[in-house]
Amino acid sequence: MSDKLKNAKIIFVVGGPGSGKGTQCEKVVAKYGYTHLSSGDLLRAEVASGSERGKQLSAIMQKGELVPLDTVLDMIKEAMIAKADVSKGYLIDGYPREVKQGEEFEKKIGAPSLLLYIDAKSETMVKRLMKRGETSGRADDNEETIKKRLDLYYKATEPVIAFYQGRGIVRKIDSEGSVDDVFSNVAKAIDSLK
Ligand SMILES: Nc1ncnc2c1ncn2[C@@H]1O[C@H](COP(=O)(O)OP(=O)(O)OP(=O)(O)O)[C@@H](O)[C@H]1O
Ligand SMILES: Nc1ncnc2c1ncn2[C@H]1C[C@H](O)[C@@H](COP(=O)(O)O)O1
Ligand SMILES: [Mg+2]
Repeated sequence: MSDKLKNAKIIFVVGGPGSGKGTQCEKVVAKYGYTHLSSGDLLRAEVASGSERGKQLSAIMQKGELVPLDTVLDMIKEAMIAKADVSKGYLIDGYPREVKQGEEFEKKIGAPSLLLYIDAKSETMVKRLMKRGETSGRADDNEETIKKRLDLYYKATEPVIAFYQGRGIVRKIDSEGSVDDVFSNVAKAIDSLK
């Protein structure tokens, strides 16, 4: 465990592709001033840098697969440490994607106090992602990759929710409503931490 992060307030934000994780995290940042770290955003920044590692990551992400655990965990840890002196709490968006990622995070960084489970129907997620794909420029916002990302979510990531349900820290948020309606429930879950 890292000393700089030993008292950090950590919230995992988990949900299917296009469920609205990033959208809700932005609203949490605006209201609570927490630090938002999206594993996908960190990986896309590495791809955009043009590095050799970025090229390898890009190929994996275009196929809708998961990148190696150590790569993503190192990136998150580094980004958390960079904000440790000013952060009021961290929203870890898109991580853990599989139970093993949660276990390794806890060994190397610390334990989460809340897991926000952003839940939407698969039809809703596909619709939102196809719409986002019109302007996002994301190489994985296309029909074929969206299907693979969804399949992987149900197979690898849903067990993460069951794992943390056993600890009593999961708050399930219905993400079918408007952005503001969803946020009112996200805010209640965060307020319950205080
Ligand atoms: N409650 C909502 N109602 C309608 N549209 C929404 C809602 N929440 C998010 N969206 C839209 O759906 C799309 C996906 O949202 P967002 O990027 O927040 O999802 P995500 O869970 O972070 O996805 P990914 O896992 O692919 O990063 C965006 O275009 C966003 O504007
Ligand atoms: N936590 C992660 N582990 C492995 N791979 C990841 C993780 N977070 C993101 N990725 C890769 C694979 C995803 O399909 C893409 C996009 O992520 P997103 O959360 O949808 O922005 O990045
Ligand atoms: Mg996102």
